[in-house]
Amino acid sequence: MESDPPFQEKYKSLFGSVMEQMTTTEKSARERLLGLPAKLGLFQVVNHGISGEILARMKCEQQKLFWQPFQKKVKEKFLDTSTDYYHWGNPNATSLMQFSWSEAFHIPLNHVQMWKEYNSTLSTTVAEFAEMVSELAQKIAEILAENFLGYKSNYFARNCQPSSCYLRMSRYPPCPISSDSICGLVPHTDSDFLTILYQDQVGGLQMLKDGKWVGIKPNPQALIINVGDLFQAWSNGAYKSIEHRVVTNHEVERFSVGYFLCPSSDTFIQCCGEPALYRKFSFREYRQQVQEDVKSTGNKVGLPRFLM
Ligand SMILES: O=C(O)CCC(=O)C(=O)O
Ligand SMILES: [Fe+2]
Repeated sequence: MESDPPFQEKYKSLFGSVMEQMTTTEKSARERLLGLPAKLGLFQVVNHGISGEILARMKCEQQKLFWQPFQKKVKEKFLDTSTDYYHWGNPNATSLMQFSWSEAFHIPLNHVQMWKEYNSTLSTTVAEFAEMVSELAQKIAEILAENFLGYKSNYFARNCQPSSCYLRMSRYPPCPISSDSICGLVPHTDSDFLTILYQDQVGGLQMLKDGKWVGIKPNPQALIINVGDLFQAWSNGAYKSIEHRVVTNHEVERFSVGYFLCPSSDTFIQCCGEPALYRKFSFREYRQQVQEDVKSTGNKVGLPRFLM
């Protein structure tokens, strides 16, 4: 299909490159964290208040967007002229283990007010969806925080304005290669406080539980809540940012949309509790470190870099 990125070419160029190993520092940090008593890090919610109608409209807009010619997706700005961007595969991949058979639009939500005025069904639908999901994300963050602290906290309302959050719309085209050798989305944790994800009925999302990959069964009524790295640090490891991935599908394309609850760049993330597992860091510093690692090695290291 001419809307598909050149996955096959990229796949061939990466095929045969050396398989990389996890570094020893990463390994030992992971082992240390595995011993922690953790609260649930990935779960589904129903009765969330986001109507089936808006979810269906989002999917429809997503299909229209992704089914456009590849070159148009690369070149054109669909929502505004500066910040949203399209990407596919993984531009920094040097081996197949780092390559994702998917494409995505990354949409920062700092212009939602402006989109409401635009005369396109894409911008108005995205704006409407973003507003509803922002509210839900705040509520869930508050509940998780209160559950952990034992009292209410306004930390999330203060630091995570909708304008510092973003959406990611993803499409996973059918993949002719065996799912043993390629992922739809490579294993990762999310670099935010929490993610709200809506997946279609195709399936393929998996989480790592006790060392095994477990599928998250699609449920049209449910949204998936995924605790991110920042919540893990803030809760001093009580909530766990779960590693997850998407496996490929031979026949059918898959769509998902995620809302990423993020603080402003200057927000400091400090462990609540003693002894602190991680040193205090700003979200800017965290993001920069993640980007630097991904750029130089193709892999995200994430929280282990900030261990005390
Ligand atoms: O598409 C999915 O189900 C997962 C997407 C995801 O994990 C992400 O965008 O970070
Ligand atoms: Fe994710």
